Amino acid sequence: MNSDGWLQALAGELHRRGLDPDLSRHVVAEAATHLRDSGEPPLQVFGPPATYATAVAESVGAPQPGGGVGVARVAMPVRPPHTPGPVRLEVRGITKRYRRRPVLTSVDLTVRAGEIAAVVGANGAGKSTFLRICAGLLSPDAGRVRVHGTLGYCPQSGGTADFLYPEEHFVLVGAGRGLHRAEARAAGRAHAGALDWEPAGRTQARHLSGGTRQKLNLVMAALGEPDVLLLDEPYQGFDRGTYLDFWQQLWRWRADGRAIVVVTHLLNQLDRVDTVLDLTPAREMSA
Ligand SMILES: Nc1ncnc2c1ncn2[C@@H]1O[C@H](COP(=O)(O)OP(=O)(O)OP(=O)(O)O)[C@@H](O)[C@H]1O
Repeated sequence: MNSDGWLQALAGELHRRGLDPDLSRHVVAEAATHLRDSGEPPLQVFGPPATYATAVAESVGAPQPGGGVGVARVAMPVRPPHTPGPVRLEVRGITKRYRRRPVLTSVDLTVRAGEIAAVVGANGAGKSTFLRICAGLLSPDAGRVRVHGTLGYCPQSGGTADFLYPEEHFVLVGAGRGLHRAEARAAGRAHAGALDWEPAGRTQARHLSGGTRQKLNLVMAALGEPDVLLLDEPYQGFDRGTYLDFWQQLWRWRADGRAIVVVTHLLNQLDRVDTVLDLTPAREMSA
């Protein structure tokens, strides 16, 4: 079965399972992009259309043939299988204290190309501190971080320049990553489009909504296609559609071979990642 035939069959199977038409189109488009970019045969990547459609429908809680009401929950289409590559981020024995108060104690993490690591833990557990250390913005008291390749970092907040337009951000950050103006603008627009954002307007960063400012931060982190992406709760302020787009984008980056570290409070996403680093202090876990 060729890709077109497989995609057509998938669309039919999703329809039969009562999947929301917009979501169906999205799933088919995602599969088409993956097949086009990878050049792999659909049966090998996704399996038979009916099997893949069942997995997607179960994942999003859609009604199945023969009845049954869908479960309303945020869920994502099942990702195609992937093979992790070489180690991109190595973190060993990171310890950090603020004044005398320990925040991180001997933290290790290894992330390979084609993997997503989720960093979880209660408020104040040290997630942002850990990411800032990985990004080289903060020094640890002990331990070391090795990044093999280029790095993009999306902070939890801040990171944008109030009086610049989004496209000026792309040009500025792109220049630091070796992109010419036109290339940076085009790359920025492409990444923004994946988050359902059209950044061409003349709105300064200070007048963007909080969610749109976070999209801008995320796009800046992704400019120049870095090997390692460090994302500190980048989806704050995203609406549900953008949030789904964001996870789709993460899986696309993973399929492209990026090593991704994402801070998240949303435990329902943890079965969608490859590694979970829980920074909850040991005393709280045993309490
Ligand atoms: N520069 C600093 N000086 C002193 N204490 C700090 C500093 N930065 C962070 N802290 C403290 O260190 C702890 C860890 O902070 P961090 O922001 O890394 O946690 P977090 O897990 O990202 O929190 P949240 O989930 O609320 O974003 C917190 O108690 C915080 O108040």
